[in-house]
Amino acid sequence: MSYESSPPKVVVPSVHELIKEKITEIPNPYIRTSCFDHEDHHTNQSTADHNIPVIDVQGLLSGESVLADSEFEKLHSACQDWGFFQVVNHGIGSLLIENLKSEMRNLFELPVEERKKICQEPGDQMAEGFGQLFVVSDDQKRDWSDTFYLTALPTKLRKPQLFAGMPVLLRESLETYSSGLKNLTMILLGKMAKALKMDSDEIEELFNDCLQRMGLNYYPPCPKSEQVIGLSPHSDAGSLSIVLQLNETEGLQIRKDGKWVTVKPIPGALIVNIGDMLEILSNGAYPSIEHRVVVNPTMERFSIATFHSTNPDAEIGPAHSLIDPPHKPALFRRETLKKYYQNFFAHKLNGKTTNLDFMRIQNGDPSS
Ligand SMILES: O=C(O)CCC(=O)C(=O)O
Ligand SMILES: [Fe+2]
Repeated sequence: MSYESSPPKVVVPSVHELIKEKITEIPNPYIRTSCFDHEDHHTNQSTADHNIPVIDVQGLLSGESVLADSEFEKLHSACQDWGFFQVVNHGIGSLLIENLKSEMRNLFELPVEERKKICQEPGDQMAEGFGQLFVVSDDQKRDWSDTFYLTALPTKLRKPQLFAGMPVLLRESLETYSSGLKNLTMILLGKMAKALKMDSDEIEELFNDCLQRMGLNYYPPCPKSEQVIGLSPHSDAGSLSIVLQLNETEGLQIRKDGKWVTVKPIPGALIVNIGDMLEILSNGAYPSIEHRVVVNPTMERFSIATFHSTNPDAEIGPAHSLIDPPHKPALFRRETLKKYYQNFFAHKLNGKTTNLDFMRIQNGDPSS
């Protein structure tokens, strides 16, 4: 892919550096009002919801048909009704997760000079390195978080200077983690295709060389946490996102039936959420889920979000095997992955609209 025609991006300072100055007032660019208005997360926050589905991946793959069938049914209804679930027995070892946890801290503690070498550069559409994504203007409100973004797969799209600049042990762990998550993603997508009665070859062909990006997120504590937001409400652009919460600090919330529901971390579990690309691919059957991150007044939070999109040169749109007009018309048009992402990165995060409105066919007119 090439991204030359991307709009310039604004590179914002690190929140981590900001709080080292022991601030008592929150700088204006971080203070939110509109985000929390009548849905203030302190007045409308649900307690952790224990009904969030949990899928046992070993069970899903088990030769024992009763267990496999029940996990398969659970997966299908989680995708239809929640767009969100946690997975256990997923094949990512606990030692690897422990290593990632300590190495993430080292990454965000890198000395300023080391950090500078692997910062985002203005104009880089994929905004890789340290920084915030989706800051498209100087006067835009900013999220209370620092992120390190990288493309992990396909390997030919990696930025060598980022891999060279990160702590060595982190690089090694991310390598193992990246291939483990690609496997898990292919397993889950394969089962979803089966549940949707999609041609499984179509999924295999679209994702066999998939684009995998990672966001390593650090949410510093904020003394006035009710004034800021860690990550603005959004749905993810890719197909499946897999989130690893590296400590016990709550923060991730999903919007379910109009309410924000806090996701309680299950130790060792991974969070899977459906992104806009899967809503498009499934022609609306598996809707993407809106989510956001709130910040804790005293405790920091770390997470790694891994996003899986189709192969970089693919065209996205509803699966051919799901479309059969006039009874089953396409709800979304087709577009190259490159143009889809150009649209995504050119907008600030704003709930669940950016990608789906760009792709939706209005009034049955495929050309609109
Ligand atoms: O930090 C999290 O739990 C979620 C991060 C997320 O939603 C994202 O990076 O898109
Ligand atoms: Fe997200």
